[in-house]
Amino acid sequence: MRPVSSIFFSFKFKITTLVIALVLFAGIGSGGISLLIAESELRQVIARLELSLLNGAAVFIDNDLQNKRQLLKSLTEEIAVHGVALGQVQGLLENHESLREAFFNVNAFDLDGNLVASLHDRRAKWVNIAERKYFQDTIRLQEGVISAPFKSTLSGQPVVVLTQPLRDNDGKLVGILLGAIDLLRPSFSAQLDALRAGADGYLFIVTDGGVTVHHPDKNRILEKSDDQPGTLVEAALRSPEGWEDGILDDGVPVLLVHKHLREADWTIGLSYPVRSAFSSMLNVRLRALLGAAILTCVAGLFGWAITKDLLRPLRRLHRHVEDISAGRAHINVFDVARKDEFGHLSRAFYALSQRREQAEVELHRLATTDVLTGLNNRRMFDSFLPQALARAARSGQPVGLAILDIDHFKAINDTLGHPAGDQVLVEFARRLTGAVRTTDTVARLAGDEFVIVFEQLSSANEMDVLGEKILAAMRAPFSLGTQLREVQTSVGIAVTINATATAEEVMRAADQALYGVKAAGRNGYAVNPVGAERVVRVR
Ligand SMILES: Nc1nc2c(ncn2[C@@H]2O[C@H](COP(=O)(O)OP(=O)(O)OP(=O)(O)O)[C@@H](O)[C@H]2O)c(=O)[nH]1
Repeated sequence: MRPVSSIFFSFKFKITTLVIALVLFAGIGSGGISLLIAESELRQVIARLELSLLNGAAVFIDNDLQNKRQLLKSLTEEIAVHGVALGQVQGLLENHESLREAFFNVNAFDLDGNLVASLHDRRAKWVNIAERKYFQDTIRLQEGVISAPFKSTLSGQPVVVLTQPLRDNDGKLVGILLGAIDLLRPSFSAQLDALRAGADGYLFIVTDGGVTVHHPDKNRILEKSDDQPGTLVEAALRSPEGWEDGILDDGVPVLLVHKHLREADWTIGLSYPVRSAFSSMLNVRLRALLGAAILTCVAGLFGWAITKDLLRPLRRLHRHVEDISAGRAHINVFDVARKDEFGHLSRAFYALSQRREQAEVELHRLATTDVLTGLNNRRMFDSFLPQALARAARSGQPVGLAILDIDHFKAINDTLGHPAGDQVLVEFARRLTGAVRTTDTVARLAGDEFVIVFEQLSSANEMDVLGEKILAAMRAPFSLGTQLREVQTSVGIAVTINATATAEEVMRAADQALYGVKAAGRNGYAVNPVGAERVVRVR
């Protein structure tokens, strides 16, 4: 089993990682951009939805204020037309039931600011509003205004008041009519609370001066809001109508949608926590992320499977190299017909292996061949003789070894020159090879010394015939340039008569035989069976 670490270094792992990385890159790139575009679109859609909700609320309040204002105005017109005196206004108020529904209270004041009539409490006479800004503004402008929110001295409730100038039938200003709206009264606040966005969004209203007119937390009504930069109220009052996200409301990032009212200097705003407002977007993001993760896993698996399949020829190539190294296959397995890169690589291996094989053959030939004569050299002979003896031991056939030494070769060199000596050696080798069978092995040991290993002999007596054959092959004169020269040789022959003879013993026996021939005057042969006490039959 392969160690786990080797998997990380494998080409397959790297390619698969690359595939996954590319898929991720492409997925995150295209998916991310699409998601960003989709999110931006979705953000706009959600914000526009909230804006339309807010517009609805703004229209509701504007209409409500307008209706109330209109109600007061028609009452003041009725007073003017009928020339109702201030003292009779109380009765007139009490006759208009619709006032009770529209207003928390309706009061009439004379030009000094003294209360002259009160819808809910006809005995309340002590109130004077001459110092109030809305009173002064109404007198000065001679038209109705909406006051800033304040705590009513009559009811103790947070209120805003709508005013209308009161005139007699000559059109002369005689006082003001004032309708109070209780900011806590369900008819005003409950409907706004009901219009809130989602579970945790809410509507609020602030005056241009930053005083809260409406808020789900009733304790905040009449509070002057913190209008520090970055706060909700500051953003609602200072930025252009519309929406923006990332505004902090009590530390929570919210989507703020806001709009200035038509009928009053109020801004209505909607605060909606970003997390809830864009929760559908978060869902989309989560699903996209999940989709990308699944896609990456699938791509990874596919990448792995495809890479494994693509790299199969490489594994086969690797197996071939191992088989060839172990001697289980021949380099021919590299000679494939595939047209792809693996085919090119395999054939390149084949060509390389062929060249290496040829070089090895050539190297072996050079290492085992005598350069001058082309015969086997000493090195070849040294490894060959023990193998021949082993073969003979197995077959039970005798092995013969002849050692040959050209007689007086030095004299040939000395008289005819070294090149002529070489010629003699080459011709001697040629005749020797021609004189023996193809199963016999001829080698040149050194100088003018040659050997022949005779195998597959039918009997030891055959060596006599062979010795004679060698001498006979050398009898014809050697042609050296323009002249002919007699060349003779002495041949010492050893023949194995037992299967356990070693190469040294055989060599020694052949040497002894050669010595015997030399001692007997050269140009002859002698046969010496391995293990015999002395050379026999010198011829
Ligand atoms: N031309 C030639 N001469 C060689 C080569 N190798 C060895 N010789 C010479 O062969 C001669 C061998 O001489 P020996 O075998 O010692 O003497 P010999 O004259 O043959 O004497 P006997 O063997 O006793 O008959 C030496 O003179 C070597 O220099 C070779 O490759 N070419």
